[in-house]
Amino acid sequence: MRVHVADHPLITHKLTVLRDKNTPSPIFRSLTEELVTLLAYEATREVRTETVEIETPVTTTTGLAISSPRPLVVPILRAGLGMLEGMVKLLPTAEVGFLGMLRDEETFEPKTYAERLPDDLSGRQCFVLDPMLATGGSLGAAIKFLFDRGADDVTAICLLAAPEGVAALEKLTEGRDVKLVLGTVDERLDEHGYIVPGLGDAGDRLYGLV
Ligand SMILES: O=P(O)(O)OC[C@H]1O[C@H](OP(=O)(O)OP(=O)(O)O)[C@H](O)[C@@H]1O
Ligand SMILES: O=c1cc[nH]c(=O)[nH]1
Ligand SMILES: [Mg+2]
Repeated sequence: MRVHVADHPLITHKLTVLRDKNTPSPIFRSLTEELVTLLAYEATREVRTETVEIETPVTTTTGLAISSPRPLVVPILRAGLGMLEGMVKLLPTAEVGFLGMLRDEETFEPKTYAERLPDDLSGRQCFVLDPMLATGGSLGAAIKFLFDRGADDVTAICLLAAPEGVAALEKLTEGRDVKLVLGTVDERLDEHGYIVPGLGDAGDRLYGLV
């Protein structure tokens, strides 16, 4: 697994506002979208392209177009949904698959309650979105889902990660081509499996309590 930690002042600034418990949902949502746009720049560095010929008003030239098969963007519901719009703005030809996962807050095991993905992902570049990588259970299960459908090129984008979650994913993805793009890596997990200092429950901060 290749890990890229952005650690850029604009990203740190926006994360600081996200972390603040007084930041209300509408601002939290727009910052999440802005952050994914910044992280997607690195995450899409190896997006597959093909050479195309075009005519400018002046002459004929060659450029690049995103090639087929189209990339697949997979937000992990709920919280990953907050990153979807920012991502597809940058990758407008992408298709979107959905995974709904809820972490059991006692065992930290993720339960998959919704799945809408193509059956065959061989040859597809996949971009998984989830703002929080805590124990790594949810993202690990999502990546395994994609591997099981034949994906071999997976990039995950998370805003915040715990070192424990990064280590768990390293183990799970050994020998596979997985790229992990992170806004930052926090200190640790607490006894409830929450990222410290973190930002609390991203799903609740985006969409309210359920
Ligand atoms: O790395 P893990 O220990 O698996 O924890 C991280 C997961 O927990 C959160 O989702 P949650 O289960 O709270 O669902 P939600 O998005 O509906 O709030 C978060 O968005 C991740 O999916
Ligand atoms: O810190 C955490 C851990 C799991 N899920 C979240 O939303 N936040
Ligand atoms: Mg949640």
